[in-house]
Amino acid sequence: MPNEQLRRMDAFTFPSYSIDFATGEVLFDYALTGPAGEQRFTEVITLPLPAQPPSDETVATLNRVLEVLHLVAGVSYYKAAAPPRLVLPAPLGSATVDYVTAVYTKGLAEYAYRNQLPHVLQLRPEVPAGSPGPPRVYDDSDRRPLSAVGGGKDSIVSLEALRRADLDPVPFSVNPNHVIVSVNEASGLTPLAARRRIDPVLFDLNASGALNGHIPVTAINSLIAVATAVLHGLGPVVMSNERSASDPNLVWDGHEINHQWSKGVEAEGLLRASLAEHAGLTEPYFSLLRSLSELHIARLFAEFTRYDDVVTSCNRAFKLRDASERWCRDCPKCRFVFLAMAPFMARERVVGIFGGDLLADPEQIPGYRELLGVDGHKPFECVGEVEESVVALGLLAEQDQWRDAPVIRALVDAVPATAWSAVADSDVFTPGGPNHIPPTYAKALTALTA
Ligand SMILES: CC(=O)N[C@H]1[C@@H](OP(=O)(O)OP(=O)(O)OC[C@H]2O[C@@H](n3ccc(=O)[nH]c3=O)[C@H](O)[C@@H]2O)O[C@H](CO)[C@@H](O)[C@@H]1O[C@H](C)C(=O)N[C@@H](C)C(=O)N[C@@H](CCC(=O)O)C(=O)O
Ligand SMILES: Nc1ncnc2c1ncn2[C@@H]1O[C@H](COP(=O)(O)OP(=O)(O)OP(=O)(O)O)[C@@H](O)[C@H]1O
Repeated sequence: MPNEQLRRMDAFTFPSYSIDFATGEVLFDYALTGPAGEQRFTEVITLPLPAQPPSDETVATLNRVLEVLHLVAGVSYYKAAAPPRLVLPAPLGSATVDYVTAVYTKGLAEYAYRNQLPHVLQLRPEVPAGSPGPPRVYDDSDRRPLSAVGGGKDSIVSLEALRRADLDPVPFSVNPNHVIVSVNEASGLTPLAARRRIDPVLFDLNASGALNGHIPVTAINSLIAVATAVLHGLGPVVMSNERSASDPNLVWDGHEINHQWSKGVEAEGLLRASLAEHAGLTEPYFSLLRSLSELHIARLFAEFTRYDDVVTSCNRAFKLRDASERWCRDCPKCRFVFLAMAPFMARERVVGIFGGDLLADPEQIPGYRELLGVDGHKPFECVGEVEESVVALGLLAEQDQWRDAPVIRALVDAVPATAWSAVADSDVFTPGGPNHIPPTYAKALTALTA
């Protein structure tokens, strides 16, 4: 479909979805519609099947979760045209309407900002009148947790915290690539995996110049995880989203633009409320690391050496096409994670993990100046706050192994006195802020951080 036709689309709709319990395949149909015609898409998600066929009660709860996932996974296709109308297929309760509204507005805020589409931030779904009817209540709180694994340091820290507390986690990933497979192997735990296939039509539209940009992918992965937990009779989905994920990158047109919105505590609360209301799940989902800074998580990660050869946080290793093997060593996330791990490890260990020494390479200085708040705004990536970078730099400047590294020398001179004094009594190693961690799990975290 020509790009010009896409731009004239008037509405985004959700024609149907279906699940095949013989294969675990879930088909989600979407349509962009307008005066010039219709563009259909089908996303395919394949859930891992349990050994025994699910009971009718489980199927009923699963269907409720899939109804929410159908709506949320539509963002990938909505964004190809950004029509003014979002037309939902069935009645919904208010908590679920709130969640879906937030996913399409706050979750797409970076996309709206970069493409200069302010109407996306004001989008309000059209919801058919009526009520979805009450769900069956399903108390899953005392079952084995499903622990989402993304291949980076954060999910490794959660997995180890849960294991130490004898909570017997099941690792879970969507489309595990070689990094995630290796992390699971290093953990020695038996994982579950789901597959997600984006409609290839979207890639063709992208190639011919359709609107494109960042989407709230954690919201999609989270709901696939919850669906898998329900299908397998497991307990809460445990995420590893940190405190700073809730902080915006910038404010545009009076709206906060946060690259990591669907990792933030607001998204977590809205998703929990939606799952309680629509699917009757009492303890479906939370982030174990919510109260911790990235720097604190990096310090905790340093305790676990068994993942050194496999851990990879660089997003370029997770592209669907042309992915890097592991760390690319030249992006904001590589720069930040190197800076965050370095204070807590021998220099040769961190250089071994990354396959190179970013703090010995003067070409990294401009990127580090952004992370330190000296130039520009916080990059649109999963990186910690400026304060965390300044604290890490201060720790490195005190260590013999790093003091004379070219990047450290240049950065210590670049950071203004005001920034140093602002972090003098920093709380980056003090857990804090709102969270949804249930008491049993809070103990697991305290055991690790105490
Ligand atoms: C890996 C990555 O960063 N991808 C972003 C990148 O996509 P790119 O075109 O370079 O490569 P692919 O990932 O292979 O995607 C190809 C196209 O497919 C579409 N698409 C992909 C995944 C999806 O879930 N929905 C999609 O529509 C899209 O049109 C792609 O162009 O740039 C894209 C455009 O800005 C981003 O949308 C891609 O981001 C992925 C969705 C992704 O997985 N990103 C995570 C690494 C990520 O950003 N994580 C955040 C968490 C943010 C959150 O709130 O959840 C983080 O780590 O901070
Ligand atoms: N493919 C995936 N399948 C399931 N969960 C994922 C996947 N990718 C990321 N996640 C989860 O989404 C959340 C955010 O991902 P993120 O990439 O920030 O974490 P990470 O890989 O654990 O650590 P790091 O921040 O070091 O990359 C984490 O809870 C992570 O476990």
